[in-house]
Amino acid sequence: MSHVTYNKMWAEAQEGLNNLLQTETEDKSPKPLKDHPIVFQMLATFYVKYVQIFHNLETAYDQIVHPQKRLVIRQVLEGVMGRILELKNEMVELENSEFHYFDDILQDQKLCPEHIEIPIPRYFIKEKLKVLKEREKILAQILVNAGLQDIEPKKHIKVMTFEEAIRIIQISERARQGRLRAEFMKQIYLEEKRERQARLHSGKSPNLDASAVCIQKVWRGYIQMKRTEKIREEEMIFLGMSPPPHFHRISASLMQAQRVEAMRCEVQEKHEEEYKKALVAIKNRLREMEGPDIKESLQEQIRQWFIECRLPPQNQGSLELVSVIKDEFRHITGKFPDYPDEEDGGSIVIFSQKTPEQVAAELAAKEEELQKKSKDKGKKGKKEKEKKKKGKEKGKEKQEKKANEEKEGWKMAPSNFLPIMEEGNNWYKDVWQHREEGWNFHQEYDPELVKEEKRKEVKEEIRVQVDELMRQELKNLKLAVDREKDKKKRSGKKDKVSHAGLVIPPAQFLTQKWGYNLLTSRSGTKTRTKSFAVEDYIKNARTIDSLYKELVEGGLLIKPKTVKLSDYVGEYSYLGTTLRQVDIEPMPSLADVRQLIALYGILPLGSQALHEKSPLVKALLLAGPAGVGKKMLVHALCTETGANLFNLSASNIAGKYPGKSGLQMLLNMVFKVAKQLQPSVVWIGNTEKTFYKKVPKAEKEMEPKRLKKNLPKILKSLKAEDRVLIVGTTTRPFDADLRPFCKVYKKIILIPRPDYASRFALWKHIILQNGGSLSKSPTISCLAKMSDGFTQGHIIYAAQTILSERRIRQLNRKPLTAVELMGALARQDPVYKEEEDMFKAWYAKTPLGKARAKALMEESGVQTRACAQCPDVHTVQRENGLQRRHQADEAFQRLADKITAAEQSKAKVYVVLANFQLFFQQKSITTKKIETLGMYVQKKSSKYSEAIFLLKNCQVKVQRDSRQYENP
Ligand SMILES: Nc1ncnc2c1ncn2[C@@H]1O[C@H](COP(=O)(O)OP(=O)(O)OP(=O)(O)O)[C@@H](O)[C@H]1O
Repeated sequence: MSHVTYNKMWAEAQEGLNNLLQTETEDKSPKPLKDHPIVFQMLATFYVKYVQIFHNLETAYDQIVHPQKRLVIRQVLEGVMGRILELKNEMVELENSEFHYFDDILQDQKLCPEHIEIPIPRYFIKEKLKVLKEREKILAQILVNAGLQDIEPKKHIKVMTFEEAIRIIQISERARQGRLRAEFMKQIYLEEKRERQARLHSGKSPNLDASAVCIQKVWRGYIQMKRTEKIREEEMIFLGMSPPPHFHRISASLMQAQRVEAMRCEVQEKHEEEYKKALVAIKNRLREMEGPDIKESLQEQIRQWFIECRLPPQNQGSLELVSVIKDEFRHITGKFPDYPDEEDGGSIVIFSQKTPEQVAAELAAKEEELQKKSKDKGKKGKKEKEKKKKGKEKGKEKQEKKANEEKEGWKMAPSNFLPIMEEGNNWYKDVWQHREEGWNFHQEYDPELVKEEKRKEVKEEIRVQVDELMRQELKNLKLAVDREKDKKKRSGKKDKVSHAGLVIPPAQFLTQKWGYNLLTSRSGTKTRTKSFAVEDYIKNARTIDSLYKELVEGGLLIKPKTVKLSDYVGEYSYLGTTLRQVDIEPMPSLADVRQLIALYGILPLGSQALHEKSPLVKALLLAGPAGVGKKMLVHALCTETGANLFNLSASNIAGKYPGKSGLQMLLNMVFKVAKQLQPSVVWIGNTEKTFYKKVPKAEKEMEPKRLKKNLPKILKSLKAEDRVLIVGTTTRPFDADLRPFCKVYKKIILIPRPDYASRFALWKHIILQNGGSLSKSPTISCLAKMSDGFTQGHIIYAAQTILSERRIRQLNRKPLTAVELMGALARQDPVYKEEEDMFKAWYAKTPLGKARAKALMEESGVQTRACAQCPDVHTVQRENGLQRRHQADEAFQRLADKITAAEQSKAKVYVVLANFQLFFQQKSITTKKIETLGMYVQKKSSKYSEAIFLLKNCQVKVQRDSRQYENP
């Protein structure tokens, strides 16, 4: 496409953005909105519109070759991306769900699901392609040196001796002659056979008519079959059931378009280079040509200011006051003025456009800050306590605020990205919207704009020099005219040097330079002296390169597979909104999962500005049955952002860096490299193991819970500027202790098994990818229907086992059938309903799941309350029953404890009671009965039979009671 097309695309995007910004600012009504569906509709409409603008801006940024236009687009693009993340966050908080469905909005605005796919900005990778390639090379080299990866096996060319070569030729020639002779012998044999048969039938002549009919029958049948096949194919194409033949060929215009796109990228690079050179050249030229004039006029103005101030009041009228000097600086006092300090901005203050109040307020604030700093040094301990108090209060306040908000209604949270977008939009309107560009056919940089920009810089530089000169001149003038001594300044200067803190203590310097954390002791408290720590550090001083190498060799830093997010096949669910409207929670589709990965992972990791200002996601959990593509998504995260991949799975760190200090060192290394070479993804596979409630015996040796205590600390240490994302994957989240698990993983993406539409797309994709052909393929819809319950991993395994090299060669003669593929699929275990229900039940217990359940219940008018003893949210009606159940559980526990403590001979009683306890745990029971029973067992425990009888008796009563609790 041409420059004009992309410029138009940009202009349209800007226009859309302008309208949207106007609506957003208008919609910032002070009145909170109470109707959730209306609020959600508004947010979702904004979201969809921003995503459309994002699409256009991304393409424009990728293809426009004008370097100065790209600067504006980049700013707006980042603003739009950030706003999308903010809106998503708002929707999550409003709906208490990670997944949102926009099918009704798509329908209203006549859009396709592709329009709300989140595009991955190509500049994430393009801008650091060289660095990434270099890093990839180093990684490969380290792996090869460590023997962890083979270099491509070279094809060995075996040198052959002359005799050997002759022998091979002889063998081939003799084989050829043998084959010829065999053919010849076969001919002779057939001839003889024919003659023998002719002799047998010598009396009868062949019936020519019958033979002709026979031949005609076969031939006509064959010809008709071919014709019918052709007609059927044509009909299918006509009906749109099969693609036309040219559909499988790569379109020439598409190839041309791709070539042009590549060419535009080259031109873009060239223009960028030229622009960078021009920035330096034009600045130098401006400095030479306009510098002296600027300097002179500045000096003139400042000098005039000196004179005005020095003038005796009675001579006020004799001088024309310099208009550029601010009024507050024109005190005609009869004295020379004090020159503004460098820190205050020098002469810029006297030319500044600020009001005097603003300048005074700024100065006062600065002074106050300095005073505060000196005071606060001694009160650090007190402050920390206060901080904690404040934190608690804040937490309370937040909760109250939330409750109030819920009562009052919803209000849009302040945005970090709206100002950025507005600034970019104004920049576009001021400079680019109506710019005449007839002269710039090649879309090179605009020198006039560069001059405007650089003139300001040159002026600023010269002003600093002029300040220096004028300060000296003023001093001389004061000495010469007023005979004033410069005492104050000298002492002031001394102070400033010490204040400036130029001498940084070495330990602090090292920490700043390397972020090395050894200044604090391993337990996290500052028990070591600083000098000791520094010595320690110097001993252990390591370059990032050596740490990188060690991590790669230890298998902790691994090479991510090249997988794009678009390779994660999955279709959009068209029923989301409809189902939610009838209070059925829809299963998210794979397209929704893809979208969340882009929003929570790829966009923030790819852009520093976005990561710093958008809602922060430090840890992400991907939970779902085996084979739904969790690992694939982790690799896609790295591929799309060029991130390093660290593997901290329990099985991978088992036995490495043993002990507490070893683990601390390992984490220090990993996160140091991750932060320095950001963006980085730290992957923890089977992350539920780190949070096991009880470690299984078989896994005890692996120490799966090693990271449990450290993870929250690590998360705390990750700041907004560190583009590091911890991604956990799990197939059994229900094995983990929920509270600490959800504390670490605040964002949870539950990945479901694929639905019909996704399976349909996946089968098609996989068959084609593995060399199968679709024209003669089995009915895909049949396969999609039959494979319900199986995950992507199962489907891929089935396709790969069936489509072997041999089978692919046979495809022309023997088309692929659904039965073959289903056979391979059926050999695997699908995801059973029970497992799926376990996932759903687990998710309902997570904070977001609970919040959603509560909100839904409240919406439907059922009053809910959080249970104090378990993580459930339940209705008020069930509260009494549940409380009694909890009491009973506790009583049982007490009873069981008492019996366990009893002598060994009472083991039988214990067994019975334990069994009984199990039964009670499943049912609701009365506490009183059990308490009495416990007492009885304790007193008369020698009579087991009596105890057992009593137990059974009690069982019947309890069964009756429990029914009562179940139906309150
Ligand atoms: N949506 C998808 N589109 C294409 N291929 C997919 C998709 N999802 C998964 N796959 C493929 O399925 C296979 C299994 O995926 P992966 O190993 O990532 O699953 P997993 O959920 O991590 O499994 P496990 O939990 O057993 O480790 C991989 O080959 C992956 O490329």
